[in-house]
Amino acid sequence: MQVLSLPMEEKFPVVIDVEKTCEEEELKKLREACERWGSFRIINHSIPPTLVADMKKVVEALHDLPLETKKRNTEAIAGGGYVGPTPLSPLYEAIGIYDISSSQSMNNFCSQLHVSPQQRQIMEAYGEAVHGLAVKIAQKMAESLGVVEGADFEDWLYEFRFNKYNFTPETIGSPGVRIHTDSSFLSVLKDDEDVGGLEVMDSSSSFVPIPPFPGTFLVNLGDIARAWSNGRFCNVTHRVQCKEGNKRLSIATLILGPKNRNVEAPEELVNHDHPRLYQPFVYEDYRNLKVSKKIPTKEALELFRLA
Ligand SMILES: O=C(O)CCC(=O)C(=O)O
Ligand SMILES: [Fe+2]
Repeated sequence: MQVLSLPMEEKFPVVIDVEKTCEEEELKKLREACERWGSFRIINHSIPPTLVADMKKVVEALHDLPLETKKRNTEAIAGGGYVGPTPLSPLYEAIGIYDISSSQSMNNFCSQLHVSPQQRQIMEAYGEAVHGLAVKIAQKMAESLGVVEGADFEDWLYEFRFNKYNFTPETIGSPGVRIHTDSSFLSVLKDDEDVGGLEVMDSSSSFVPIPPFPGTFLVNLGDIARAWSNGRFCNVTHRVQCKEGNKRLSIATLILGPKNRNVEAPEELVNHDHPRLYQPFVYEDYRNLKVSKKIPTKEALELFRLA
């Protein structure tokens, strides 16, 4: 397993050692990172570096396909398939697979983009490994709040987004992705190992850069983490800015929400001092609403606020 010497004392991003999350101290650190930032890096995550490198090559090759081919990547959910540049995010493109656990979804994607059997095998191996990691982290987050029973994220919907930023020396200072919160529960992000640009908002509404850190993943919490935790976890506001003139790639594996069930805070997190904050809702309805009302930020969740 990789051994990294890290500047652990630095305040941000918090670094969580996945292998230590069975220890009380690390679990407390995880909880604090989720409450304060909604974002943390993970080390000792057990995803083989060769698998990550192979996956990056697949993502690069898919993004190198002609635009006409990439546009065939369509999904029934808002923002699920190919997303091209927009006036607010002119350098950004994404390819996606919604509901990776469905073989129908994977079949469609592979035929739309002429994915080779070898590329498919790498995507499936990466998806399975990172999904296992994402579920483990979600369960540790639940445990950190004292929720053990019924916190099973194994069968929740999960999605791939392959992001590409067409940065050049001329675009330095331009936006990559506009300010938003993710609609998901959490995203395990393989951010670019060389090209920075991701920034997260701190409690004083200033943006803090997240420098690349090879060999690690970044975990970002989205709106569902806030709703599920009854307001305890922070859904991190973030953006990507062009800071240097090189193409940037990132691979997000997102745990979204329960399949065909409501997103709602477990009973352990609702009490006299913490009344239920959000009405139960279905993830897909929330995502469609966020897109149709054009509210990319955390304000979208307030539409479900009870009091
Ligand atoms: O590319 C990144 O580092 C962040 C991407 C992102 O914010 C997203 O996929 O929601
Ligand atoms: Fe995001």
